[in-house]
Amino acid sequence: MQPTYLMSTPTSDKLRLALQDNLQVILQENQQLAQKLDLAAVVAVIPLIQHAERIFVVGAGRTGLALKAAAMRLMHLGLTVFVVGETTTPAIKAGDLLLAGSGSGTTSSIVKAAEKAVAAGAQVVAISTTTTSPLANLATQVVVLPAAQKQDHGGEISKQYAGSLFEQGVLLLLDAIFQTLWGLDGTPAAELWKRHANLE
Ligand SMILES: O=C([C@H](O)CO)[C@H](O)[C@H](O)COP(=O)(O)O
Repeated sequence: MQPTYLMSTPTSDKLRLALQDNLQVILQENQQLAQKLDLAAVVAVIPLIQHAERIFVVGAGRTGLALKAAAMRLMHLGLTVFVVGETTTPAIKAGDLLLAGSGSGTTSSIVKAAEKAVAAGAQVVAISTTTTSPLANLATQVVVLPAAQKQDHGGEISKQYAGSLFEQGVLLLLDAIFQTLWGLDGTPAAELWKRHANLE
């Protein structure tokens, strides 16, 4: 049995309009999210990244994918970055920074990773939708993206499915942090590119 949305046959014009509308919704929601961002909290993250001996990133599902994308850019900048859960990721220790993303702030593997990082003496930066969560309680610095959580199905905060807006926001925020760090660093793009994976 096909889902009902596949049984009807909308014209390509209707599909084009629907796609345009949805792109507009996504772009507007991200624009509004950026305007609500507490930039002072983001500014506070910059020295934590700059002064960390090593940076570990962690996030589950799509949030984790956004963190992984950011890890590549931090690597391009010449920082030592590890993705939690990868086979070769070493132990975290004092002087390191855990960059943890979780819209809900309750995803158990992420909270556990933050607990272990704190116990090891590392600092934790949390990117989340709230300052009142088990993850936020463990963080040195919380950056709040006031987007919907993955189980906010009411559509009041975002028309997009589940935590999509948060996950997009994480990627945009971390790209903005990368651009800012790169601006401070000043290394030409061609030099950064020499660090890009040459076995891909
Ligand atoms: O993959 C996800 C899901 O599709 C929600 O939109 C989430 O990113 C994943 O479940 C992690 O959730 P949070 O820790 O609450 O970000």
